[in-house]
Amino acid sequence: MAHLFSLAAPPSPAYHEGNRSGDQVKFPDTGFFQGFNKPSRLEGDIFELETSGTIPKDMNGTFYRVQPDHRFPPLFEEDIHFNGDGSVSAFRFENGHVDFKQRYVHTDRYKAETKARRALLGRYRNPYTDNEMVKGIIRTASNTNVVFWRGVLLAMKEDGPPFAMDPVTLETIGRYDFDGQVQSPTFTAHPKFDPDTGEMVCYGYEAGGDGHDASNDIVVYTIDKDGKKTEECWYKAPFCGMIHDCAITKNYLILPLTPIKVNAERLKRGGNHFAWDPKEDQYYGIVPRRNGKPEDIIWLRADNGFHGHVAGSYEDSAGQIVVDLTIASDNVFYFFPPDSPTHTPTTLLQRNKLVSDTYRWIFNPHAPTNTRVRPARAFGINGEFSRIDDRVLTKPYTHFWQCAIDASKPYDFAKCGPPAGGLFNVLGHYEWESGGRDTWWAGPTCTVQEPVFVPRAGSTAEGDGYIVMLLNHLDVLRNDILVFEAWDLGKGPLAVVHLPVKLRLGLHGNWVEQREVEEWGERRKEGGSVGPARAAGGMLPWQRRMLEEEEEEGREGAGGNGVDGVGGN
Ligand SMILES: C=Cc1ccc(O)c(OC)c1
Ligand SMILES: [Fe+2]
Repeated sequence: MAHLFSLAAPPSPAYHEGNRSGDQVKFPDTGFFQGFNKPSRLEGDIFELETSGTIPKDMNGTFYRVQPDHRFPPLFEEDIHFNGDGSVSAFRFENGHVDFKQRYVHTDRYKAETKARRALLGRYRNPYTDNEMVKGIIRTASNTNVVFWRGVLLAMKEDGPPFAMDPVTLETIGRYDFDGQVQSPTFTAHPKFDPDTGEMVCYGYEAGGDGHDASNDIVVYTIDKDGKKTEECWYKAPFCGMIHDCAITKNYLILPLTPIKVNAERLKRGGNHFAWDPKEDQYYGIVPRRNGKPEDIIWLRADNGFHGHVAGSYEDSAGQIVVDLTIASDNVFYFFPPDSPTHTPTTLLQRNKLVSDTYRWIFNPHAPTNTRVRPARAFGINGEFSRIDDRVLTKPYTHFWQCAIDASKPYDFAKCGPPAGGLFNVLGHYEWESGGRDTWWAGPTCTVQEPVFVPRAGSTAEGDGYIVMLLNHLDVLRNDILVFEAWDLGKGPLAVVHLPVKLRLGLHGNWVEQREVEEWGERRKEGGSVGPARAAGGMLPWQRRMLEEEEEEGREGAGGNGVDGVGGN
């Protein structure tokens, strides 16, 4: 490899046989860490971003989104993007202007690794691969979604509890346990908000033990609009697989269980958290939203597939459950291959050839468990990251937007290399009722990130508003933020907000109106009607159990380990 510098001493390799070696701060030379995927690690503020076109003056709020962004070279050379530290971006729109702020979520992992100036946690969701110094630590990187809840931003990843941040400063408040009401080891990154009641419906899977032990336990919670937990029920899954997103209707919660499975023995051997099972069905767990009992869950099953994200969901006039989501034909997480020794690993290239259509399911909530089901309709598109006008969640709806793949369009491989994160080269707007499609192609050197809907001020019509979305310039390694008229993507963006830097491939984000932020700011201030949000104190139950077991065994080192450091290092 040619070097720009002639070094006095030859560089020491940062990895030896796949493991971190030496002290040189150098990221791996793999696809997950190079080119557009190079860690950015940026925290900062830019006041008054450059723009082209006209930003609608009635957009007054903040577009928050989160991205994984490894702070340190990972312990293992073949580490994956999903194991990166959560970094939250905020784009504050005001009167045609946009300001930018970005901060890491100060998780327990962030604090421990900052102290050590290096990675201490190992593989994705595998504590057996961690440095002894962080034994018993809450491992989550809070890198998957960021939602506004009662005056705080919750940064979430499904392997651990949420972390709360100040929505104005992006300072981390700390681990959030809803004032002691939520004690599960895991918590979804896709809570759902009932627009009629203001409730948050949420859950955790692999929730029975420490969150890394392949338990089949699922916990479902409802937190009401005043912050009080009103429902908690524990259910059993047919196997420990991923339940990444969910759907709600007025009366039900639907949990898509994807046949990518956890195995406790594999974890102990230092292997992957998940392995794809191409022979397993996809499942849908249905539970009542009110007064659920463990025995109430019914599981419907269908042919193998990989769930993407949910668009809308509701109960129709006949009381049937309608759920719309993307489903890929094969393993999207090619980095978690099947366990079978004869399996040849899927490459990124093969994964980019998967088709992911959007399906409509119509479920009978009274069907016997294990009933086989087939989708009622397929839209006939190929994409992911569907979003709707969240005001119509639980109601019949027609509009959704998603990142789409149009393989017939040219892609400049010479300038861009393989498309980081998938060839999402189109933003699409689709309508169930008319079958209508309106798309915008990002050009041969660009891909798009998740679109987020922004309601137009003063209008309550479904889908009347704007779409905000990050654009990836894969050739020049930079991002823009695009603003579209939600009902007219084809005419191109109304405005482009130019970032002078490259961000990372993010997962999810949400728009929060400035009015909301300000009203909650009043309630949450010292002496306000609600008061400041409080970080969780003490340990989670699994951490206490672990510490007690260690003490019983009289093991040394409890004083210096992660369990002891919990809550305030
Ligand atoms: C896209 C899904 C997804 C699922 C699990 C994850 O841990 C994740 O981390 C960023 C993302
Ligand atoms: Fe997601």
